[in-house]
Amino acid sequence: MKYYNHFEDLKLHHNTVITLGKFDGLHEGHRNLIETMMKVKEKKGLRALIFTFSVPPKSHITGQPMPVITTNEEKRALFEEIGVDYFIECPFSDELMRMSPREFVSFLVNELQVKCFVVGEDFCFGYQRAGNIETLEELSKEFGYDLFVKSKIQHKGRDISSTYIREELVAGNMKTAEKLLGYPYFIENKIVHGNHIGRKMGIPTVNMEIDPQKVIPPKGVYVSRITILDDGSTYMGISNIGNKPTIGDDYPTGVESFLFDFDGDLYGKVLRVSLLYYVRAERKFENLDALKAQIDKDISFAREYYGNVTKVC
Ligand SMILES: Cc1cc2nc3c(=O)[nH]c(=O)nc-3n(C[C@H](O)[C@H](O)[C@H](O)COP(=O)(O)O)c2cc1C
Ligand SMILES: Nc1ncnc2c1ncn2[C@@H]1O[C@H](COP(=O)(O)OP(=O)(O)OP(=O)(O)O)[C@@H](O)[C@H]1O
Repeated sequence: MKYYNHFEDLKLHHNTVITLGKFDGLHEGHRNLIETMMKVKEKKGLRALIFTFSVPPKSHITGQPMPVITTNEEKRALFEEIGVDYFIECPFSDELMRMSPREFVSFLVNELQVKCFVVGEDFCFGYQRAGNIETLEELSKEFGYDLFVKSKIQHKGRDISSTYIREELVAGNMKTAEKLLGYPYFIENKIVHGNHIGRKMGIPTVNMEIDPQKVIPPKGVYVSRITILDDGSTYMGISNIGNKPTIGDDYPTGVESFLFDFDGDLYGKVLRVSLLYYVRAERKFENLDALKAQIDKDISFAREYYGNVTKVC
């Protein structure tokens, strides 16, 4: 997959089928659209092109960062897995923001060799989101491209969208979020050192910081699945999102996991912690013994949840 993160001098030399949007989370609706794009690619001998922005346009306009389901890096890796040919992650500049719908389409057709658009029925583009499906249809007569418009995939009568998924994640509804995403919500990062209290309690854990851009589900304990990205090995486990209030008052919010039936050194490794089920809220316990007794119960709960399967692959 070829990756571009600039707008100036952007030019492609092969004919393309394009789909555009924020693609936060790469959810089931996005995947439906991308499936169509990949079919068109094969049928018409085109290259598959994803056009997205490095910062959500709303964040650029309001200056407020918006929590994301997937960081740009995670999104790029997911598109690479799907087999997209070109991935353009454009900075959302004022020049781009002021382009009229016609100017934007002209840029796509003339510089990015777009021969076909695949978009959702509510797709909007151009200055102040003035362009819509009718505009794209109208402009296709002048610019000579094909247009596929997909109706939106729904769950329980509501369109699947990144906004919907962020709401479910913030509410701790991990099962619904998983259904909408098509995979469980995950947090990835490098392991950092903790206080080494866990090992003394007989529950050795790995600690990770959370990328400040990510949506953080409620603080508390989750049944989790942990993948060591270096070799792909995957373990069942239990994780806590929070600040360890029993231990101190000023720990930053992080994720801490206990991998079932794992013995080894994970410092410096990158983990993907998939959060499958919200068990309980994080609490301040009277002492370490009370905390340990509760964590033992959490572990029993999670083992039962898994039906005593521990290592996946
Ligand atoms: C499953 C699980 C549940 C936890 N629940 C809590 C909690 O409710 N309250 C709390 O203060 N710390 C909680 N912790 C964090 C512990 O305080 C932490 O594991 C312990 O202090 C060891 O941390 P260390 O790795 O920095 O040594 C939990 C950790 C795990 C793995
Ligand atoms: N449920 C869906 N079914 C089919 N296509 C979808 C669905 N949701 C979004 N799309 C299409 O995917 C493309 C990218 O969508 P985009 O990520 O910008 O919006 P979204 O997923 O609806 O999230 P948000 O809540 O941030 O608006 C657009 O063409 C959009 O119409």
